[in-house]
Amino acid sequence: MSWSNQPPNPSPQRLEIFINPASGKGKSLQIFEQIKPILAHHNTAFNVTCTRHAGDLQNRVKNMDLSSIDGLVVVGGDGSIHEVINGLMNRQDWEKAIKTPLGIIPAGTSNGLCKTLLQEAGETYNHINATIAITRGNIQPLDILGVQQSEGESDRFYYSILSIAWGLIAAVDIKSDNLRFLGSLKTDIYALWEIWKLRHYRGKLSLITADCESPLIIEDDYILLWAMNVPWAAYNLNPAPHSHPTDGNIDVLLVRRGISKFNLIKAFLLCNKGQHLAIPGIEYYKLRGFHLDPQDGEFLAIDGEPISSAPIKVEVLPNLARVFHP
Ligand SMILES: Nc1ncnc2c1ncn2[C@@H]1O[C@H](COP(=O)(O)OP(=O)(O)OP(=O)(O)O)[C@@H](O)[C@H]1O
Repeated sequence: MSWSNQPPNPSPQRLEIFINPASGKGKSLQIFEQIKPILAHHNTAFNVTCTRHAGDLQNRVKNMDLSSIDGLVVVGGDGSIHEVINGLMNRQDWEKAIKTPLGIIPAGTSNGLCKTLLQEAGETYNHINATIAITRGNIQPLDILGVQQSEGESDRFYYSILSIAWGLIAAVDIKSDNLRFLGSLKTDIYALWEIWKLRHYRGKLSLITADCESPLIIEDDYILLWAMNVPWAAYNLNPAPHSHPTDGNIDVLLVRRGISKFNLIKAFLLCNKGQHLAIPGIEYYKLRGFHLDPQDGEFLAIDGEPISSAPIKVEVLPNLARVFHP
């Protein structure tokens, strides 16, 4: 059968939609009202729930019946998708549950995953195109990053769809969280502030490269580590231009103590077009995994959400999840 003769994928018949009213500038409900006619046009039935507090979405996804739906849709940002993925991975039937197709209507501050999927398909980033992508019913795999954190006697597990940040980027994510109403401006303001009063973070890193022969171990003073599962960390930030959501790699940006503030600001400004890699002091690695032992006790975040700054082991779980794609 030739491509042109192939039947189109059917639109999803039934979706479970979660709206995070706290995402971004608080416009998720308005955005949902705008996309509802597109779903109606495709005769897609849906059930809608507004999340009530942080963690609510993860709990609901962990306990809900997935048997009668064709997909889970989030009207929110990357932190909301993070909750969905962690809810699915913490179910008894996680191996089946994680294959539930996920749709993302961008209503958060950053929306890096949604930007990645639309950009890869050559589509303009906006909530209308993101909705049309869902109604087409095309599904693609998505790598996930598995994170094991050891603290004292206990181990915790997290799953990431976007990024793991330590040092400056995590400080920006965490400290600017209460300024969400400013949109992406909050990131710009805090990034410039963190660069101005530049500090470094002591840590030990083991980088496991694609050939996996022997890890590269570096103990040093770092400004930042930014480990990306996808190329776009936000709709306007492209820190990992060589990344692909299904390449089985983690793309890691490292900056060590010694880089000038001028070069750091230049890198930050060029990062919106992914043109920062040639700046002296910016290191870029493609990895299968890494271990980080942060020795300064501060600023570690997964998908923009803070976690305790204890040692982590990170590995790629290739093609584990499923997303609707344009
Ligand atoms: N009803 C709610 N009230 C308050 N916080 C909530 C509620 N529902 C979810 N949350 C929390 O809101 C936080 C932010 O959500 P989300 O990531 O969707 O938006 P964002 O941070 O603006 O976007 P992005 O992550 O793309 O920058 C998440 O940590 C989530 O757990």
